[in-house]
Order: sequence, then structure tokens, then C-alpha cells
Amino acid sequence: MQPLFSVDSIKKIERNFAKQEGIELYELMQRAGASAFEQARRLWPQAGHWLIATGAGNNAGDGLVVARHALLAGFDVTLVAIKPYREFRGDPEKAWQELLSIKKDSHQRFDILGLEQALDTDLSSADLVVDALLGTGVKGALKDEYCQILERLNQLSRPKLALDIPTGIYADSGLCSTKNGKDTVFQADATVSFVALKTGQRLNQALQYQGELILETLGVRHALSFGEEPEAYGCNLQQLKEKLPTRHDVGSKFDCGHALLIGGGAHLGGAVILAASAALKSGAGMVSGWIHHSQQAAGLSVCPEIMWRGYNSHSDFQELADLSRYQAVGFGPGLGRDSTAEQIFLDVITKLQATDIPCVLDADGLYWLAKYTSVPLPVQSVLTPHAGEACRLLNAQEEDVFSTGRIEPQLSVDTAYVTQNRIKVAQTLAKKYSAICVLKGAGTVISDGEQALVLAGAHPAMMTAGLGDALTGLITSFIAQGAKPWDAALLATEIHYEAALSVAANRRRGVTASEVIEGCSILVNQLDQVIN
Ligand SMILES: NC(=O)C1=CN([C@@H]2O[C@H](COP(=O)(O)OP(=O)(O)OC[C@H]3O[C@@H](n4cnc5c(N)ncnc54)[C@H](OP(=O)(O)O)[C@@H]3O)[C@@H](O)[C@H]2O)[C@@H](O)CC1
Ligand SMILES: [K+]
Repeated sequence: MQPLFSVDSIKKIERNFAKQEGIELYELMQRAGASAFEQARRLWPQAGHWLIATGAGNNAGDGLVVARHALLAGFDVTLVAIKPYREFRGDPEKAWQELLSIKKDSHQRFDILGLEQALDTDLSSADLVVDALLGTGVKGALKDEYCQILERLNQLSRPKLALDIPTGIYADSGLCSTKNGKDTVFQADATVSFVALKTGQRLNQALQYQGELILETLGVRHALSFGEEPEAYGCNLQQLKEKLPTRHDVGSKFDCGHALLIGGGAHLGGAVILAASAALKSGAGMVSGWIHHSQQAAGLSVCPEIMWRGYNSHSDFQELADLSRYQAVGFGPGLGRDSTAEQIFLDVITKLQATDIPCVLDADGLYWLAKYTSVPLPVQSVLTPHAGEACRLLNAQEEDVFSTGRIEPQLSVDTAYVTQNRIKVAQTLAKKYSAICVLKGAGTVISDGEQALVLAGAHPAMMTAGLGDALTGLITSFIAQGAKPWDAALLATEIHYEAALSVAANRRRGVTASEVIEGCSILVNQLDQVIN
């Protein structure tokens, strides 16, 4: 697993590492520039003319080291220095001096352009653009001069490399600077990040703009050994594959888990049909689905292998007395928000509490949970909110606040808060509801209240209805098949994402949840082959 650190922690790690090794921070800048230069050469070996854009901080210093290596290797260099030399201090200043002191070949081109000159010059002869404008030190919205140069650089249809993090991305949150509703950020094809990954590099717009992410540790092999707590960890499917429940060659459907999906109120059948299909196609031995009777025929026609039970009102749920037949319950997709749904929510949750069968709560299930925050959930339940649902769950106050007549300050966080604080929000929700929280979004954050993992990424094709229902079905299925709820949440999240990528291929639009469910089935079977 890959630790993800805050910028503050990275700075402390860098300092402590340098102290431990008895080296100057300037040495780290040298290593950063040298390693980025090597990576750029590996990625774009044909590049003979390097355009390097610098600000005035340490990120600029890294860029000046890249420029020196490029010149020493015999390449042409255009340095777009939007801050003049006199504004440089400390290590970046040293890097300037070293750059200017080298003897270049008489045929080599080495131009230094200020901002105005750069804006007036045709820069299209460059083969490669290196962004050393700003790194982790950026605060607030980008100043105008940076926006201007970014616009020019982004227009160049040349490979683009960002040093440490693309200019305009905030390394702690992964969000980016905007101006007049437009993102002001360097659009990198690759980013060489130094020392350790920053939390924001797995979240939000960073996923859109950083391109291929390459980590150069600069010799810091054990970032965890410096006493800095990572904010979260990242991991991939390869690291999760062992969490797939084993499937024996001999046995029956009764050995492979029975998943129960409940939702699909009147006129709302699609969501629970998708969730139940995902549960079945990812390997549950049996799947039962409770759905409003008006939707039952639809369920049967889409997936007759699912044991559909139609309900009219909450009183039909009396028949759901024996829950011990199920190993996991997915509850909420399309349940509805009317009084029938409310009663079903309360009845089912009460029944589940008595059994301790893990429950995956999603969609309208979360809506009702926010209204009944003190309803105890079965142990190891899983909540799967998106940002809007997370807000509702965070803002919800305990009912006893109302019954005792106390007035508590309304938290009233909004989705912008959730997006900005994804790790903290997932941890807070997990604690508040004593559950595992799967906070969906660009970089899904999974927390049990203590540890947090960031999985999956972002893809335009994933912005479509029904994918959340598929995820609910997948998590429920893996629990039913024997995975611990935590493991099921991790595995399902990553499989769901990887399947969506593979199904989407080159498509950015029009991918359906049903296709992704098929993709999940293929991926589960590929994993099965790897581990068996
Ligand atoms: N520490 C180490 O050991 C190592 C660090 N390394 C490297 O250092 C980088 C971090 O360096 P850093 O802290 O100097 O920050 P950096 O990103 O260069 O920015 C500072 C400049 O930004 C400016 N600025 C701020 N906000 C702004 C805005 N909104 N709009 C416009 N300007 C804004 C600010 O200007 P000021 O606000 O002071 O006027 C200042 O000039 C890190 O990403 C990595 O690349 C590597 O070499 C490995 C070793
Ligand atoms: K940068």
C-alpha cells in the first residue's frame, strides 16, 4: 500500500531525511531535477528542444536543475522564467547560478524569456514542455501571470511534464485553481512526484490533470520511518486480489452466499434490479430481491435467476422474519422517500440489528438513515454515500437533540466541503454511524473511522446513473461470499472502477451500468483464475 501524506508531513519528512543523511535540502533539489530529467528522457526520447517554465520557489529550483541537465546533455533549452532572477532566494537561487555557470555548446540554443516575451513568442518549436512554475507551495487562486502562461503552455500540442504536481493543483485536496469558472491548471501528460505521494494526488481534479503519475523517492525509501502519519493509503487491484473469497470446485450454491437486495419502490425498480444483477454476476450463489410488486415482472424479465419478491407495503416485510438465510443485505437502491419506504426502512433495520448480518446501505437507505441517525446499524455495516448523501449524513443531528429540546448549532456542510475534505469526511461518517464508509467520487475514500484508503480513480464514462447501484450489489455479493465487509468494500470498489475503465475503452460517454456489471463479472473471473 502506498502512503499518502499531507504537504506539511512531506516537508517534515524531507527535512528529517536530509538531517539523517547529513545532506543539504539543495541536494534533494538536485536529485529531484536529475530524476525528472531522466524520466522525461525515458518518456520522450525524441525531444531535442526543452521548454521549461519556472516560478520562483523550490519547484522552480527543480526546473532549473532539469534545464541544466538538458543543456549538459546537448539539448536546446527555452527557459520561460516568469519571475526574474532577483526574486530568487536560497536553493532556487543557487540552482540559477549553477545553470548560468555551465558552458554550453556553441550550436546549442539557450533562451531565457520573461513573461511578456514568452507571451509574444512562438513557442511551438519546443518538443517538450516542463512545468516548474509552482508545486506544493501554492496558496489560494493562481495569480494572473501564472494563469496567462498556463493558457499558452496548455495550447502547445507537445508532451507535457509536471514537476512534483501540476501547477494549479492543491496537493492536499487534489482540487484545482479556477478563474471565471475555468480550471487554471497545467494539463500534464505525466507528473514526476518527489519523495512521497501527496494525498491530493489520488483525489479530485488531480486525477484529470496529472497524467501518468511517477514517484521518485530521491532516496527516501521509508517515508513512514520519520514519524509522520499518512493521511491515507492508496492501493490497486493487484494488492487486493487475495481478498476475493475462495471458490471451491466442489460444492453447491448454498456454499457461495445468499445476498438479499431490498429497494425498488413503486416506479423505482431499476436501481435494485441493477444491484441484484451485480450481486449475482459477481458470484453470489443465490440472490433474492425485494421489490415493489409493480416492478417485480421487470425484475424477472431482466434477471430470472434472482428470487424476486414483490411487496405492496411494509407489512409484507413481516415475512422477512428469517434473515439468517442471508449472509449480506444490500438495502436502499430505489427504496423511495414516501411513508411506505420509511416504514420499510425502520422495520428492516430493526430486524437486521437482531441478526448482525452486515448491511450495505445506499441511496434512499442513506436518506432514511440521515433522518434516523441513532438507529443502530448491524455491526460492520457499509455506507456508500456520494458527496450529496455524505452532506446529508454529516448534517443530520441526533434525534435526541430534538426530543430534549436542545438547540445544537447546525453543521450545514455542503458538497464543496465534502469534496475538499474527502478523507476527513469518510472518517467522520464512519465514526458517526459506527460503520464502514465508502465515500464515492473521484478517488473513492474508504474508512472505518481510523484507517482510510483511497481507491479507484475517475473516468468521464463513470458519470452515469446506475453505477452506484452496481457497486452496492458488488459489495453485498462479496460479503455474502465470505469476505469481511472491509475487504468486500475495498475489492468491490476497485473491481467496479477497473471494470468501468475496461468496458469504456475509448468511450467517454454512453457506457451503461449493465455493461459495467458484465465487465465486473469478467474481472472477478480473471482474478479468480489468478488466485486459484
Ligand atoms: N522542500 C524540499 O526539500 C524539496 C522540495 N522540492 C520542491 O519544492 C516544491 C515546494 O517548494 P515551495 O514550498 O518553495 O513551493 P513552490 O511550489 O515552489 O511555490 C512557492 C512559490 O509559489 C508562489 N505562490 C504561492 N501561491 C501562489 C499563487 N496562488 N499564485 C502565484 N504564486 C503563488 C510563492 O510566491 P509568494 O506567495 O511567496 O509571492 C512562491 O514563490 C515541491 O513541490 C518540490 O517541487 C523538491 O525540490 C524536493 C526537495
Ligand atoms: K509543477
